[in-house]
Amino acid sequence: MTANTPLLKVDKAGIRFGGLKAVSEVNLELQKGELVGLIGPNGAGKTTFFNLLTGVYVPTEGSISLDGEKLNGFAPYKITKKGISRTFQNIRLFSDLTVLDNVKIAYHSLAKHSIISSIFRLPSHFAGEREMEEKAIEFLKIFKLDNVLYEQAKNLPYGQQRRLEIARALAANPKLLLLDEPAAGMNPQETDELMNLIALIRERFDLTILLIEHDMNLVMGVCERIYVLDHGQLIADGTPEEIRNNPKVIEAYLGEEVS
Ligand SMILES: Nc1ncnc2c1ncn2[C@@H]1O[C@H](COP(=O)(O)OP(=O)(O)OP(=O)(O)O)[C@@H](O)[C@H]1O
Repeated sequence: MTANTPLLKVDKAGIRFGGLKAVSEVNLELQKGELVGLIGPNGAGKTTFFNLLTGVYVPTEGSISLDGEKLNGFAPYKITKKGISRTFQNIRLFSDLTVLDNVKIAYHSLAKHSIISSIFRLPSHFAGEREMEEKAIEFLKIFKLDNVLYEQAKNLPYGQQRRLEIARALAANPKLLLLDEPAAGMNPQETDELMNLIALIRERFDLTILLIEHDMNLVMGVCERIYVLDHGQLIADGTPEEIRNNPKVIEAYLGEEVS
């Protein structure tokens, strides 16, 4: 990797489902540290694109590289290890587990202590476990979830569940965080808090973030650049101002609120 290698490079990537080109010939680059939006009308292919980036689907065309390494064909767990984490449009937490355990599970996937030490419960296992718990609690403080550590995830109010999902994705220590409609179902105050949280975690964790969102205030408010998908194809990319005034984008939304 050279100094100019983008963190993420998507080169003419796409996928077909039978006759449907759900995503087609998408070119997209993210530089390290950027916060970029991905928007588009319903069914434009945004979630499918995230599924390509995370190995849920293997591209039927083009390539996807992280830090210069090609990811095509890697299983989702391997892509997480390489440094891409995500949240989902419909929250996916371990709902019967506590807030703390939801984050510890993500740490476990990266834990250094060995399986042997866990099975035989050697001292190194307990040291690892304790360290992990302390880290998880410290971490949950950032998300203002340290007062509900032992609550089952399913009992949290919706806004807190969303925050926990982001916390869990971040616990895997990603380079690139993909957020799929993080403000869906939130009230305006929760959305405002979420905007601040996204800006904060980007700084604090030295992250690059790609964000799918229908809430245009949020996208335009926090993103430096925006890509627009329509019918599986990129129709525009640019600054929020450029996107807001782009006739193709306005046409694609056909009366949907863009500003
Ligand atoms: N596994 C699949 N098999 C067949 N078609 C699929 C599959 N996954 C997605 N599609 C189709 O691909 C297209 C893009 O869907 P996708 O969910 O990615 O859109 P989206 O932009 O995320 O939409 P929304 O904003 O409504 O969530 C849709 O026509 C969808 O029906």
